[in-house]
Amino acid sequence: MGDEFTVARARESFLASDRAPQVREEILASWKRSRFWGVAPDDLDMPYRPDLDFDTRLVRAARPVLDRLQRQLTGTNTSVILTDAHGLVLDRRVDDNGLERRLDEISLAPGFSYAEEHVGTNGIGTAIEQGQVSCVFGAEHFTDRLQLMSCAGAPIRDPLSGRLEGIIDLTTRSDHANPLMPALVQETATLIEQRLGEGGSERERALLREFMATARGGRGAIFSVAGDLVIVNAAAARLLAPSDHQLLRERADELLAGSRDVSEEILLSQGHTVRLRCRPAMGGGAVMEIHVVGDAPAGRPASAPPPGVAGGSPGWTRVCQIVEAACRSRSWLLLRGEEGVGKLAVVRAMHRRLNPAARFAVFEAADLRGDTAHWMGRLRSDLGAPMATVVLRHLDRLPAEAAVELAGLLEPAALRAWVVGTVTGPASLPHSLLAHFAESLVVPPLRHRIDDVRDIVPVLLRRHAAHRRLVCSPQAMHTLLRSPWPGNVAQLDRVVQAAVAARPTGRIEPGDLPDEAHTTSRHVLTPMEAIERDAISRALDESGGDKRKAAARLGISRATIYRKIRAFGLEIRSRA
Ligand SMILES: Nc1ncnc2c1ncn2[C@@H]1O[C@H](COP(=O)(O)OP(=O)(O)OP(=O)(O)O)[C@@H](O)[C@H]1O
Repeated sequence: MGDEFTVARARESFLASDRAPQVREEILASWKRSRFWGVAPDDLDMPYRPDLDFDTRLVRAARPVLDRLQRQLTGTNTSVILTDAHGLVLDRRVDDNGLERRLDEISLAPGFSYAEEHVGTNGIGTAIEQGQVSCVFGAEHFTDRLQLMSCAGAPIRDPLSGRLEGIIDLTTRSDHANPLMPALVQETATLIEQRLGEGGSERERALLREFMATARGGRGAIFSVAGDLVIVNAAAARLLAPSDHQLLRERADELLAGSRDVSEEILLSQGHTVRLRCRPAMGGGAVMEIHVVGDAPAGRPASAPPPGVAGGSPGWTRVCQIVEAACRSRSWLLLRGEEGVGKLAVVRAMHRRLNPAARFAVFEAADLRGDTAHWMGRLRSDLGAPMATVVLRHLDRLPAEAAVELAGLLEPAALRAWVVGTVTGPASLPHSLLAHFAESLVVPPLRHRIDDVRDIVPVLLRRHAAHRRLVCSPQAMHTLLRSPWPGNVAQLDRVVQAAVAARPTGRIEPGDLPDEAHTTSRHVLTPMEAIERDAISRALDESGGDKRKAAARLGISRATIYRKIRAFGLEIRSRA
């Protein structure tokens, strides 16, 4: 807690100029988010949900804990608030009339949302965003109307799945704030989590029963999952790489959204094609039987990404495997993908791993304007170099008049180089060029394999701060994981460089990240959610921002599109 006057001055300076050096880092990061959400500092305007379910599993687990805490806090002028994972108030305990009136005035009452995106910096919303205990004292609040209050909020997680279930918060007037509030709120969260866990162990037992029943009847691989708990038999343990677990969890979530038995074929990271039979398990999990229907293609090894390009997601692993197999067999490859996804990087890294002594040459198609003779001359020479790799970058930017000449150069059978083309935009290539590439592969955008951020950031830190001890804090990583990364790894690279400049050694905190890294969604999106968000965003663009038309285009209801727009922060993106 800083000196109240200093903090108030820092807030004024932030509101006027975005600079506030004399304030705690987590508060500065939260102010930046509040500004990004478009929260008005001089107003309080949050949604009210009268239809909220006030008898959830969380509320039932928390009730006896709150009863006891309320008794302990009698006479301390401190209120106890329970919210769901979105900051919607589910329960409020207060026995001082003055404080009760004050809470009503600021709508800190059941049914109202105290999410940061509506209210700005506060103990509840900021604890949700940071994923840890958050204390906000007086002037640290973003809005004027909360300046006289102090609060401490702690996340409550499901001990089985680790998922955020809600927030327990203590709120009081600033002159009654007690330094023990953070400790008390953390202890209360732990007690509620224990009670949630008692219900959870029944879930574990239910999943184990389902797994045993399936294992008795079948001979194949079995993968069962409920929240964070995974049970596999020996056959599944042999078949599945760690990166497949995430893929199967996502498939289970999606396949069981309609809560019925389903079956589909998927490709595992080791190259096996398998048929999944998936059915819901008692207690909310899923049991999958996995049957191999196609072996890993010969010559498609399942090695780790080559040095310099990190990422263990199924999508990225598959890209590395296919690029490696193509490089070994010298089969020409066309890589498609958004800007900055790593098309050039993966080819360069594979070349270095497999043919380090040979020539690696990159030809930028957009440079092929005016005098083409020099460009074509160099290309002709590199195409003849033994074991060389030649990358024809951004073929979609190739001037039309140069396409015929380039296609002619690629013709002779005597070429010795391995050729890879890259394409960034949607433009289609002339058939004369396309015909040269035996295989075409889409490199997924970073938001569709968001877990790769965890692996890529340390590589970028080593690249930009080679001889320094510099790590990324869990909070900063959490922020990075929630960004949609429209500019993909290239954008992440810029963000890491800015953070390295702000914090040359030690631990990078959220406040060290530039503003563009704070354009986050409310939680880390699964790859499926990211794909869904892209579809909605595209439909909105194509409908000129008209939500009704976009909903019709997607075949979903208006209520659903409004809910999704809000959940994915798409409105927020358009405000930025
Ligand atoms: N998996 C990765 N691990 C570490 N760095 C990566 C990874 N993927 C990409 N990069 C880095 O991100 C930046 C952009 O990658 P790259 O130039 O390969 O993208 P691209 O898909 O070819 O982009 P464009 O289509 O815009 O040309 C580079 O600095 C590259 O080194």
